[in-house]
Amino acid sequence: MPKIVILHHSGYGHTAKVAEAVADGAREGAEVTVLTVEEIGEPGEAWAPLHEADAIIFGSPTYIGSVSAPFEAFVDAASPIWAEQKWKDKLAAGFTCSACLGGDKQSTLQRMQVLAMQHGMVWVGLGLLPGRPEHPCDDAGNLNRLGFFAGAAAQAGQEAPPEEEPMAADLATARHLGKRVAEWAARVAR
Ligand SMILES: Cc1cc2nc3c(=O)[nH]c(=O)nc-3n(C[C@H](O)[C@H](O)[C@H](O)COP(=O)(O)O)c2cc1C
Repeated sequence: MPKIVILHHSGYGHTAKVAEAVADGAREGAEVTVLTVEEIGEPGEAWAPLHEADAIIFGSPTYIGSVSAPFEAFVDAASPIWAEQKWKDKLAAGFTCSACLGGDKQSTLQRMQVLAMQHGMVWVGLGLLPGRPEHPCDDAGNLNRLGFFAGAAAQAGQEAPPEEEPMAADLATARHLGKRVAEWAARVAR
């Protein structure tokens, strides 16, 4: 079974909820480890699951139109790994959560894509047509209701408890991304 690490930051629990959904989807076809950037800190033993993974799925809230500062600190901390191209040819994917429907989530996903490209990784996009923004966001069948393509996007207000937002459509979209990365990891391993 391929190994997937979901590495994320979440300031208030909303992106963590999305990470759980990505993990649920990925577990359909992979051995999954969920880690936070705080848990791994600077490169060391805690980074072993990342080095051993077939795919790394990055997750961050969108803060002022990009990844959060703790996620960006991880990006900087990974520079020695970049120098060795240790993650070259691993699969990569990304997800984000922010308060607005758009809210510059695209910049966050692009930041993650640039990270993956600099590391020589192979990016797996969402692979979904856009859903229906006018349909209810608690409709789990309304995949990709926010219409992003580079990764899984979710919407959750800062004041909303993570148990309430993000809602079913976005969590289903996140599950789809996890499952898709697991499927591609299995294909690449063949
Ligand atoms: C410092 C800060 C900056 C934010 N910037 C944005 C933003 O640019 N766009 C947006 O839609 N939401 C923005 N938000 C809202 C968060 O993205 C949103 O509440 C998200 O669900 C938080 O995820 P988390 O609980 O995983 O930290 C911002 C929140 C904070 C605290």
